[in-house]
Amino acid sequence: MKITKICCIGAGYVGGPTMAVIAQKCPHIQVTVVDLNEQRIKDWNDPNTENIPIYEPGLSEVVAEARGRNLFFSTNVEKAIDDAQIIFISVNTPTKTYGKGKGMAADLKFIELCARQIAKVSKSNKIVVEKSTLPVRTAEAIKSILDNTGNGVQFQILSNPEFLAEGTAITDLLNPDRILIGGDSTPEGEDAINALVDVYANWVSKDKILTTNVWSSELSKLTANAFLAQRISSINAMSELCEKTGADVSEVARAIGMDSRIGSKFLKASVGFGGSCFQKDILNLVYIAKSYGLNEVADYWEQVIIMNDYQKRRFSNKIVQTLYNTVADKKITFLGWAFKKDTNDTRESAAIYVADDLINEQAKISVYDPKVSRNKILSDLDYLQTRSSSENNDAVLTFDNSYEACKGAHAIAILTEWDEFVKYDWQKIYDSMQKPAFVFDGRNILNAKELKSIGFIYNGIGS
Ligand SMILES: NC(=O)C1=CN([C@@H]2O[C@H](COP(=O)(O)OP(=O)(O)OC[C@H]3O[C@@H](n4cnc5c(N)ncnc54)[C@H](O)[C@@H]3O)[C@@H](O)[C@H]2O)C=CC1
Ligand SMILES: O=C(O)[C@H]1O[C@H](OP(=O)(O)OP(=O)(O)OC[C@H]2O[C@@H](n3ccc(=O)[nH]c3=O)[C@H](O)[C@@H]2O)[C@H](O)[C@@H](O)[C@@H]1O
Repeated sequence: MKITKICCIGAGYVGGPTMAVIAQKCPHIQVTVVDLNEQRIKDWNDPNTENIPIYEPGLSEVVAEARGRNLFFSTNVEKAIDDAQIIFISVNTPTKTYGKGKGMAADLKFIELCARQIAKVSKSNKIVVEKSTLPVRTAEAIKSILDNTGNGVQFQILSNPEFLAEGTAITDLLNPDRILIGGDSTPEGEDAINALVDVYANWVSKDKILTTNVWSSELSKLTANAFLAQRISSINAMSELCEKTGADVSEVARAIGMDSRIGSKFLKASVGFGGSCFQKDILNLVYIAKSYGLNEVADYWEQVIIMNDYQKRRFSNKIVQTLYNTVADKKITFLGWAFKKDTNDTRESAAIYVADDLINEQAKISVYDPKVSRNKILSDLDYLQTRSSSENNDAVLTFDNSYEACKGAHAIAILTEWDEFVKYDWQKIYDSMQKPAFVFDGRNILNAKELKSIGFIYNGIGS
């Protein structure tokens, strides 16, 4: 089957960049990204591609090249579905906040809505691709909805999870470690798999395109995220032991990372991992394991989350303890709010939880992040429902200039590893602060020796 029209439901962090790259690499395919969120679509269509709703290095250039040529952003969901041969579902699958599985299971209501809409609208055979991260065996539910509520047309369901990381989405999409496609082993299933393989083969070599059955593909995505997050919790667990014993976690990470069986990536101790997916996907994995009665499996993976929550709390406790057991009315400056550098995404960022703890201790928080707005910071805090919006508003100051943010501070906490923080004039910052001047480097990015020689009391993670 020759693919000429693709639709993607969900113009978020995955749908937007993924489809932009498909459109860039496949000029012969018309790619339409649809979303219910009118503002988001309006922003994707902003004439100035610097204003698109997602900040990702290299993304605005890709959008500038393809948009209007073969890449379109629209709110007309039904038309895009009806026109397309392949429909990617790339909507959010957050942790459930109600009912059975609350706080653990993935909320699949957006996925089900998509399936029902595809079934209602489709007048020709379609390939439906799960791009969202889903619990294993979701394809079964999607198939049941499509087959029972559709117009008699044929649907093939593929699982094609996305492995991009934010901040490096474009390079990850252009040079993926692998593309994973799960589908049925029937002749129709194989045709569908081949059609999607051919799309990716426009820029990815075939030996990197892995095909499996649907359940392996769905479960591989949850497994990959669980393994990645587990490495961070493992090194973070060692970071506390390092602090007690005089070992240095960066040296330990380097030493173990040189073992080719362990590998050097994803061993950076930190204030704790954030992002929209690690926690959600592991909780989901734990829930699935429990639902099959696999309690030991569930407990094993849950520990990754418990360790991560502990690491965030440990960081805020350390600030309070070090500042003579009180931060009441003290100015604590956060450099960084995003969950990692090179993104404006703040979902589950450690900064939110550290700020919340410190506000409970009546600290005054000043925040500078090069890509995150005051509104976003306040809405992240309000979402926790720890206190009223007006109390959050009073407790947090935000700055467009980092030097201003640091002026008069009792302590600086590094929450995101933005490159610019390393290059600052730390002497100038020191001179403008209250003394003693404390730095809590939640990312171990600053030069500890240099800061100590300036006069800072420097605290890193795991040393
Ligand atoms: N953010 C990331 O880096 C990665 C996310 N994923 C997975 O991809 C999925 C999407 O994640 P994000 O893009 O981050 O989410 P997002 O929240 O940024 O975007 C989802 C979009 O879907 C739209 N939407 C929801 N229901 C809809 C419907 N019925 N019709 C039309 N639009 C609808 C929402 O308005 C929203 O704009 C999740 O399952 C996530 O786990 C996978 C890999 C990486
Ligand atoms: O499913 C997803 O959403 C994605 O989740 C992660 O990507 P992402 O969350 O965007 O970013 P990561 O680079 O994985 O970082 C996650 C968090 O871990 C932290 N981290 C990462 C690496 C490390 O060594 N130490 C560490 O604390 C980061 O600062 C960040 O807060 C995975 O890396 C992607 O492969 C996956 O597609």
